[in-house]
Amino acid sequence: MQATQLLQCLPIKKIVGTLPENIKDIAIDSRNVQDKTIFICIKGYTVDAHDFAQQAVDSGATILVVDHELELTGDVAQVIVDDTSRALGLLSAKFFDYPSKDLTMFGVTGTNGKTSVATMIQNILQGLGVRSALSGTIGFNLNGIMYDSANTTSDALTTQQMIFRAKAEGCRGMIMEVSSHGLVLGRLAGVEFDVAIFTNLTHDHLDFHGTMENYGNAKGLLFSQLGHDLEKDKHAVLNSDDAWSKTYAGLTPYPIWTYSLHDDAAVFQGLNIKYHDEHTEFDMKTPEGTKHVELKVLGEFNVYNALAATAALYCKGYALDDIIGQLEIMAPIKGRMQKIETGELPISIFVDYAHTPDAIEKAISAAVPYRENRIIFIIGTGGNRDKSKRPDMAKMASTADYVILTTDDPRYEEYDSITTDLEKGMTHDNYKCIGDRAEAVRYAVEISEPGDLILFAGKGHEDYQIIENTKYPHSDAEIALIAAREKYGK
Ligand SMILES: CC(=O)N[C@H]1[C@@H](OP(=O)(O)OP(=O)(O)OC[C@H]2O[C@@H](n3ccc(=O)[nH]c3=O)[C@H](O)[C@@H]2O)O[C@H](CO)[C@@H](O)[C@@H]1O[C@H](C)C(=O)N[C@@H](C)C(=O)N[C@H](CCC(=O)O)C(=O)O
Ligand SMILES: Nc1ncnc2c1ncn2[C@@H]1O[C@H](COP(=O)(O)OP(=O)(O)OP(=O)(O)O)[C@@H](O)[C@H]1O
Repeated sequence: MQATQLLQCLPIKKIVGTLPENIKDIAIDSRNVQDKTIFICIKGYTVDAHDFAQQAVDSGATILVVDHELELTGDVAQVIVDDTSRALGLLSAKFFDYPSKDLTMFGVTGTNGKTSVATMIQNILQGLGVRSALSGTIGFNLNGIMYDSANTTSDALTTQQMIFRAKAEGCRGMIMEVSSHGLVLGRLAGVEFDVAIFTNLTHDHLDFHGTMENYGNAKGLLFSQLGHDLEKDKHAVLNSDDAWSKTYAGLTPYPIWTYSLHDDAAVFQGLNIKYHDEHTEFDMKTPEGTKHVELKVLGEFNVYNALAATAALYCKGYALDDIIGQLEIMAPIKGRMQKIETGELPISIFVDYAHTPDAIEKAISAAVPYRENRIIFIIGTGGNRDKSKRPDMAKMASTADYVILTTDDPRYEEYDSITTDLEKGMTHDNYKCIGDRAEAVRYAVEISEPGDLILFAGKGHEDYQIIENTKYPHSDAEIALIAAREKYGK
């Protein structure tokens, strides 16, 4: 690409050195720089990439985007701007030629349910023969192949690269999980969403946002960033059982499609929910009358998620019967109220990803219809992240008969520091703190009795634990099954 053409999108303060005619690649990590690359120096939370500028030049960078002039050797032009992070968004979108314009883009935001709703939308589209990609907490799913990703919403460069790859591989749709961090940090700059979907907003991430108000306003950026061009076929899908939906409706001029369990005025409403061992059934009130739906996913929260996914596709013209037909054949989502096959064992085991107070409340109430005896609930929380939610998590966990407080990804934090914070919220004495998660899982099985239901929350689909900065293999379900077979001799 021509360097001068690419740089037209930037307010440049000064250029030091001579610009090359063309550049071939764009990078934000000095370790990924190759010949003729434009390298953007980002000041991170851990390091400042301006310190790696020389390394980038030595690897072939011919343009650096910097916020001050650097002493460097080599044939390189320095483009000086005020804010390199903002420049990254502008340059990434331009370098890949604004690929989101050519796809139907779905953005899903909210504290809980993003992965579930995004997965449902992707499954429905794929089932209807519409090739689509998904990016989020579980990775980047492109044509059935899952690529790892470090974040729920990746940095602006990776985001544009993923959309570009989806387009190049023939996708017509892409579903993105949109985190509040992603919105505030500009990781979605230049992404033209067609449908913005909101699940719910409850306590999380206050280490980053400070207050719920800031957190809620951050999520609102997805709706304000839909823009105001009414010639475009854009839509907002909002959960009318969450008060923030009113605020978000006010941020966009596009049609609002509401869904709810409790609001009779909502466009889509779930009614008469019945919980069965392997499926959930309900009546869906729609603009085309009431439809009966049977899902293979469990729990009330998944009825919300199915309503959100239905509204998101219906507003783009997909036929209701096609959407519901695909929802009904969709397999359970990994690690989201997932019932583990226990064969002859006299206990049941569920694995879930709940790691916020609200999700814990929802997960335990989702388990209630399946209990024969007690609910034993295991909950951990991450180290070095929002500590203020910990007592509220345990308060919600107290609705289970017996609770084991443990860790999730302890990172650099001591086990005791995590479990002591959690313990502050317990409202009964039927609990035990066991910092080592594998030990906590075995303890849950050890104290179980026939008919008990053990619900492991917080790790969901993850098959590892992050201790310090290393990922160690860990699976709640595997450890529990080994311990249970030993205990019950089956
Ligand atoms: C706090 C935070 O958001 N950190 C993100 C940030 O990391 P950082 O600021 O520490 O980056 P850094 O290591 O200082 O590097 C700065 C720059 O130097 C460059 N570098 C670095 C080393 C080197 O040798 N050469 C080099 O050029 C890096 O490529 C980067 O451009 O930039 C990284 C690359 O984009 C992100 O992966 C990382 O997310 C971390 C993993 C994270 O945990 N973030 C959380 C807070 C987060 O964003 N979560 C949300 C919400 C999740 C949810 O809803 O539950 C998410 O969207 O994931
Ligand atoms: N609509 C919902 N309302 C409340 N809780 C939900 C909802 N959907 C899922 N949950 C709970 O949240 C957990 C995580 O679900 P999911 O992964 O879909 O959310 P997420 O928003 O992607 O989470 P994260 O951002 O942490 O990855 C589930 O295991 C379940 O306990």
